[in-house]
Amino acid sequence: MAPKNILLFSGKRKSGKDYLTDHLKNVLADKCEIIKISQPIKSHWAKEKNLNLNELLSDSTYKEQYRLDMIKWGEEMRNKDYGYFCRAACASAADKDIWIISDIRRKTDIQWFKETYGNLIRNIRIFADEETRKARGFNFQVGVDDAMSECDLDDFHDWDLIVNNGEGRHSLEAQLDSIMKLVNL
Ligand SMILES: Nc1ncnc2c1ncn2[C@@H]1O[C@H](COP(=O)(O)OP(=O)(O)OP(=O)(O)O)[C@@H](O)[C@H]1O
Repeated sequence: MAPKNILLFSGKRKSGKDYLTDHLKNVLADKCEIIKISQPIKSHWAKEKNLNLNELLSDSTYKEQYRLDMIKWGEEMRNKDYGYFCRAACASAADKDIWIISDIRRKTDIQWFKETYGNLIRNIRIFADEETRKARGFNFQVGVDDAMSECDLDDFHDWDLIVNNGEGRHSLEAQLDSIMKLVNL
């Protein structure tokens, strides 16, 4: 069964996507499920290479070792079918009222959700200034931070909500309240 709302979260590295979506999960508890569309790429790759999925998902040397190959394979699959990973992630998602997609990166990700779920979706951009992101460990990496996966949504403007999670941000409670206003429970 389709959920009541699907919250699509995007934001630059260290803007706080995991931080805010994890706290949102505490609020919504068993009404929600966090879904990562990068997960099907990783499980496929782990199976293919006979690797331990948990290690591949964590910041271990595996991730670095296979990052480029994984990115290349992901691009090939997406070029053939832009909804491939979105569809795979949703197919294995639990039957919950709210789905929280925490790693939206491309216009075509948003396009697929829009085409598939129409007005159930809410588009949320997490924003943090570069100083704050740097203080959280962000370091510009050529080939990563100038790549399509980081930049494709820079010129997207059709957000239902932009949450400031940098300098001058509101309290966590206020940030979560603004997100909860978008939810129909
Ligand atoms: N509002 C906040 N207050 C305190 N710490 C924060 C806040 N937002 C994020 N952080 C911290 O900053 C770090 C980076 O945040 P997080 O991992 O959520 O970013 P991200 O956008 O998911 O990054 P990436 O894309 O690199 O995975 C984490 O250690 C997180 O706990």
